[in-house]
Amino acid sequence: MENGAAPTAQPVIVAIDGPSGTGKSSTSKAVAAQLGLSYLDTGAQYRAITWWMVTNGIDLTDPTAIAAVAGKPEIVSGTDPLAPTITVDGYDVAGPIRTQEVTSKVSAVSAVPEVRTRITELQRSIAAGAEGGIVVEGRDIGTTVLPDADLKIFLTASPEARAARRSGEVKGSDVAATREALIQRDAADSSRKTSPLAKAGDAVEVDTTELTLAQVIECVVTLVEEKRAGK
Ligand SMILES: Nc1ncnc2c1ncn2[C@@H]1O[C@H](COP(=O)(O)OP(=O)(O)O)[C@@H](O)[C@H]1O
Ligand SMILES: Nc1ccn([C@@H]2O[C@H](COP(=O)(O)OP(=O)(O)O)[C@@H](O)[C@H]2O)c(=O)n1
Repeated sequence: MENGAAPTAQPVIVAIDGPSGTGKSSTSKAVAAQLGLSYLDTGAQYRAITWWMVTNGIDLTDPTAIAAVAGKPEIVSGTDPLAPTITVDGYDVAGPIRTQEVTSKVSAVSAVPEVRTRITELQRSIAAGAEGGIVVEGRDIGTTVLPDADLKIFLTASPEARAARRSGEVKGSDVAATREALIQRDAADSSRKTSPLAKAGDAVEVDTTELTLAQVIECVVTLVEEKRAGK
């Protein structure tokens, strides 16, 4: 190394996939913040396009109607892990995309190939533009969006743990109903034809059922550091 300068860390691309409530968002944000990487929540993008379709009265039982307008909304994601943002046509939708209505409809929209093509292009261009590296979380990042990612993680947890975590976020919510809704959404996301929720062959699987969030974060940070060190 010339001048004895410290080696600059190579930009690293980390893909974190898994079903709902496994800790993807919390882990990805913390890992990105700790390692100085950008962060992209791809679920928020599918939620944003779904919010736009609901708001514009699109018939979400009709894949042809969804496909016909898939290119219309302009979705912009801010990738600072300490303050991620999401807008649709300039409107801040961070709150509206988390409603029960959007959550119950997002799988129907995300299954439409034209929607996936559009959002996948957006995701690839954001990842390519993240000069210092990025953590991208979703369902098909390791398999389809970024198959050449430097590190792929697939998070899992029991349906009971996932439902308890999710209902812990919403005051007065029913764990059994949350569990059923999660299982249904996983089934829809895993069985769709175009880039379903799946573990990439070269992903490291981490079962988070018995782990604290801090333990999961530490595990992923260690895996990234080992990758960077060429181990
Ligand atoms: N290992 C864990 N143990 C306990 N709670 C967790 C764990 N990982 C995440 N959580 C909590 O579970 C909820 C869902 O986590 P989140 O990161 O949003 O999951 P996902 O993005 O996979 O849906 C959040 O309230 C989060 O704080
Ligand atoms: N890469 C991705 C990310 C999300 N999605 C879709 O977007 C939905 C919402 O994703 P999310 O990550 O916000 O869901 P939660 O795990 O936060 O509940 C999923 O149920 C999928 O239908 C997808 O199809 N592909």
